[in-house]
Amino acid sequence: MSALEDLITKAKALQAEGHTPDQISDELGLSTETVTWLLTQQKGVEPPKDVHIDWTAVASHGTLLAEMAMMMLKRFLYLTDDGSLDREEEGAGTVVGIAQSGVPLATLIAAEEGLRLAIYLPAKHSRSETPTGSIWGTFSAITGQRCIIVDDVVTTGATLSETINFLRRHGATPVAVWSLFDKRGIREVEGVPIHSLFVISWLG
Ligand SMILES: O=P(O)(O)OC[C@H]1O[C@H](OP(=O)(O)OP(=O)(O)O)[C@H](O)[C@@H]1O
Repeated sequence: MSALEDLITKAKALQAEGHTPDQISDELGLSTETVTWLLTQQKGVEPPKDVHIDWTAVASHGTLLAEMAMMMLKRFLYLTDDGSLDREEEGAGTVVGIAQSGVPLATLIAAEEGLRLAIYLPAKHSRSETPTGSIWGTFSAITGQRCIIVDDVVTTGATLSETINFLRRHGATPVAVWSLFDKRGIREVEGVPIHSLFVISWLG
């Protein structure tokens, strides 16, 4: 089965389970437009320009995942080495993982550096009638903390914007974002620099 056929099968299986196109879009890390195309594949309709990143081969093994997290950390440390790091980004005391996929990466980085670990649950994962973002109470609070935000993928940047605004409203200072993959090719969001390991760019 090709990667595309695999995606179509996954999208249709999620739809059969009762998921909406928006939910399938979140689940597969694709735009809603792409999900609609996967589900219908209307004749004559070109597939939307989108990219699906499947890093399951790394994420599904503890050792490989830890090595990926250490690559994120080292990318930051090497920035320090060559002097291109904004000094304000140094001295962060808390790593904030964005649920869900950012959490294991944030945990591994916090453990390696001996930092506090906070977890942000985005509004889209909230089950309340009026969905709102929140910091998971079991882990570190963020008020007064200088924070590094960790996530796996930047698609539109909406989740990062939401996280940064939430942290600021609650008295924290987000100083940097570390992500594995940046599908937007942006250098900053809400004035906070993004350091990604891999940046996906469209040619033409
Ligand atoms: O830049 P954006 O358009 O906001 O999209 C990026 C977000 O979407 C994914 O999370 P998702 O909600 O799919 O949950 P997951 O972490 O469980 O995969 C990803 O992990 C980011 O958090």
